[in-house]
Amino acid sequence: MSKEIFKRLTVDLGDRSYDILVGENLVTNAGKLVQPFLKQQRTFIITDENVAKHHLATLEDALSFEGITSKSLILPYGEQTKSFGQLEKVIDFLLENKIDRKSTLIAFGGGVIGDLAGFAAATVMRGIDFIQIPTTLLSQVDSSVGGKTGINTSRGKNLVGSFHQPQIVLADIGLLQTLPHRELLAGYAEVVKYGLINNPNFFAWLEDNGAQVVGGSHQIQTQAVLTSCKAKADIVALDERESGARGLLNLGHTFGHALEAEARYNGSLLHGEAISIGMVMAHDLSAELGLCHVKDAQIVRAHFQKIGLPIETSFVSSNALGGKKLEVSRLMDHMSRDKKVSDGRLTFVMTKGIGQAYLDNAVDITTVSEFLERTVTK
Ligand SMILES: NC(=O)c1ccc[n+]([C@@H]2O[C@H](COP(=O)([O-])OP(=O)(O)OC[C@H]3O[C@@H](n4cnc5c(N)ncnc54)[C@H](O)[C@@H]3O)[C@@H](O)[C@H]2O)c1
Ligand SMILES: O=C(O)C(=O)C[C@@H](O)[C@H](O)[C@H](O)COP(=O)(O)O
Ligand SMILES: [Zn+2]
Repeated sequence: MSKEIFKRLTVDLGDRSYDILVGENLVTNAGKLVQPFLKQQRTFIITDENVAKHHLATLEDALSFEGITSKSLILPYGEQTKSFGQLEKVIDFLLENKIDRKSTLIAFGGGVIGDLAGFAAATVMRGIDFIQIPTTLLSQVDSSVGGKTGINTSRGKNLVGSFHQPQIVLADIGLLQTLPHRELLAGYAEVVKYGLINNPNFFAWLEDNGAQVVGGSHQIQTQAVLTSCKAKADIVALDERESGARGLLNLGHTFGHALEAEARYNGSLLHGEAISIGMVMAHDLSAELGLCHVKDAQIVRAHFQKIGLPIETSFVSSNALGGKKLEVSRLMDHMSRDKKVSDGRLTFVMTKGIGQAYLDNAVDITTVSEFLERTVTK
């Protein structure tokens, strides 16, 4: 294997356990790395047009070098690809090419491709194996790990999907070189999330090193991806199907997903941008309710702002709504369909301070609505 440098983490899920490899040149060596997981020498690659342009030939050559055949489907890029229409396209492609239950699907792209292709793998022929080769910072630190797959519907984010764990995750840091800066920043929001959930030391490290994560240092990016994947793997191992602790990974997402739905998934508001704003809101609300110090909420706000991420809902109004104000009733309506709603009650991820997030089902909905009235009309 040429210049193989990677670190290995395991997601410990009994007979569904798998490894995450983090390092350089993993795509160049993908044939050798995935070979042990294939039940036949036939793979199907799902990717998008940007990833295909930069990296698809390298992956296809690497597979072919080991005698593994591959057929590739190149989809449009962007959040709107996580849809029923594109899911049908993926399934048609697989069936037309005579996929069978021993075939393996390779999700080669960011979170959009990972979620969509993972869901196709979960459902076609009642489930086939799949491998994640995440190509964005966001997908390397979050979406490729943990087995949440799915698509958006006209009613909101990720409302159709399933849990389907990959066989292996190859997080090739070198791929991030071609990623646009805005996308790196969006991925960085999910990195910070792990510090804010339960790791204040990691947050402190990011205060010092965050600029290098989004600045392109491979060494610092590798460290950030490893720490993030370890944090996610630990939570997923505790609670694979989100009956409790895994809900913490939703920090900022109840607000963030509602903002994304309002922005209509058209590229004007990226997922990471939405949850940057959402995490600031979660800290502000926690501070308003006296659950955490105002100072902590200010530190979080300042961190995201310094790195260049949006922190105000006015970003959504001006970027996605042509200056029109967000409507609180519409945001509340989206939030009422959050997957953390049970018996009509919404569980929020709140915080007692940096690295002290917790699940709170006692937050009064009127309080949230009043908080939004003040926040989104600013
Ligand atoms: N399943 C989960 O646990 C989970 C976790 C977090 C986020 N998500 C989902 O992930 C999605 C967001 O993922 P994302 O931020 O990776 O977005 P994405 O998949 O849309 O990728 C971002 C953009 O970068 C381009 N791109 C990808 N890799 C590239 C590369 N190496 N070089 C150049 N361009 C590249 C893509 O074409 C796209 O335009 C959202 O739908 C979100 O809901 C899922
Ligand atoms: O893996 C998880 O669990 C997460 O919540 C990770 C989130 O970053 C991610 O955006 C996820 O897709 C949200 O899932 P949802 O169930 O809230 O739609
Ligand atoms: Zn997320």
